[in-house]
Amino acid sequence: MNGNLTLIEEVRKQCPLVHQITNVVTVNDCANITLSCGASPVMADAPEEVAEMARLASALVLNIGTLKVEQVDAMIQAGISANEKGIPVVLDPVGAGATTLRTRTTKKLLEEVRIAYLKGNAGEIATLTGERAEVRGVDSGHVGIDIRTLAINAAKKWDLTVIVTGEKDVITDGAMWAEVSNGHPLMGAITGTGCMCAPVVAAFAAVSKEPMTAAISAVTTYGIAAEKAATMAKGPGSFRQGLFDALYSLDGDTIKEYAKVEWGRV
Ligand SMILES: Nc1ncnc2c1ncn2[C@@H]1O[C@H](COP(=O)(O)OP(=O)(O)OP(=O)(O)O)[C@@H](O)[C@H]1O
Ligand SMILES: Cc1ncsc1CCO
Ligand SMILES: [Mg+2]
Repeated sequence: MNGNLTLIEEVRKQCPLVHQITNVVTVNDCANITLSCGASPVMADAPEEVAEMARLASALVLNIGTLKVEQVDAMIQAGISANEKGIPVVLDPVGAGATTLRTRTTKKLLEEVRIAYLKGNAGEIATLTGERAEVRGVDSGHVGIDIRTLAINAAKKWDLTVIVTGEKDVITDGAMWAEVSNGHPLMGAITGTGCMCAPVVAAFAAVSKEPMTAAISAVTTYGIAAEKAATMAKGPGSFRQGLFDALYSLDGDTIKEYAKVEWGRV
C-alpha cells in the first residue's frame, strides 16, 4: 500500500474501460458515475458477448441487484474472461442474505471467478461469512459483529480485498485495514450510492497494482464528492445530480485536504 489518495488523476489520464453487468435500477447512474471519475463505462450482459466484452475492458463489475437466473451464466463467463486477461473483478452482492437465490449466487461467483474486490453493506457481507445479520431487501439491518472484524474475516475467507460500506467504510485485505469516514447521510436518501461505489473502485483498480491503495483512494474520493454535493443540495434529487458534478471536478489537492482515513495492521 503506497497511500496514494489521488489516483483519480491517473484514471483521468488512462480512461480505463469498465465493463459492468448490473441491475436495472441503477444502471444509468453507474454508467454516469464511471464517466464522472474519468473512466469509460460499457454495460453488456448478453451471454453471447460478455466474454468478448470483458476482454476489451480494464476492469469488470458484477452486481446482482436485479438478478435473473440467465444472468448468472453471463456473470461467470465474463468473470472467467476477466480472470484470463488479468483485469480486476469487483463483486457487489446486492441483497445477499435477503433471498436464497442471491446468497447462493454470490457464493457461486466467489467460487468460480477470482474476485479481487467484494463490496457490500454490513448485512450482505455478514450473511456471506455466516454471521447473524438482517438484510431488508437491499438495505443492511442489525449486524451482530464489529464491522472491522467482519471485513477482516471476509478478506481472509476469500483472499480478496473487502469494502464494507456504511457511515464509515471499512476496507481490508486481511493484512491491513483502513476506515474512511468521508461521505454524507444524504447518500442513504437516494438509491444506488452503494452500487455506484463499485464502478468507482473498479476504475481506480484498473490503474493501480495495489488493491488497498485503489480501494482506499476510490472510496475516499467518492465520499468527498458526496460531501461537496451535499453542501449545494436542496434534497435527494439535487444531491444525486450534484454528486456527478462534484466527482467530475474534484482535484487531488482537495482530496488530500478533506480525506478522513485511519489505517493500521491487522
Ligand atoms: N450515514 C452515512 N454517512 C456517510 N456516508 C454514508 C452514510 N450512509 C451511507 N454512506 C455512504 O454511502 C455509500 C453507500 O453505502 P451503503 O452502505 O448505504 O450501501 P448500499 O446499502 O449498498 O446502498 P444501495 O443499495 O442504495 O446501493 C457508501 O459510499 C457509504 O460510505
Ligand atoms: C432498490 C434496488 N433493488 C434492487 S437493486 C436496487 C438498487 C440499490 O441497491
Ligand atoms: Mg448495495
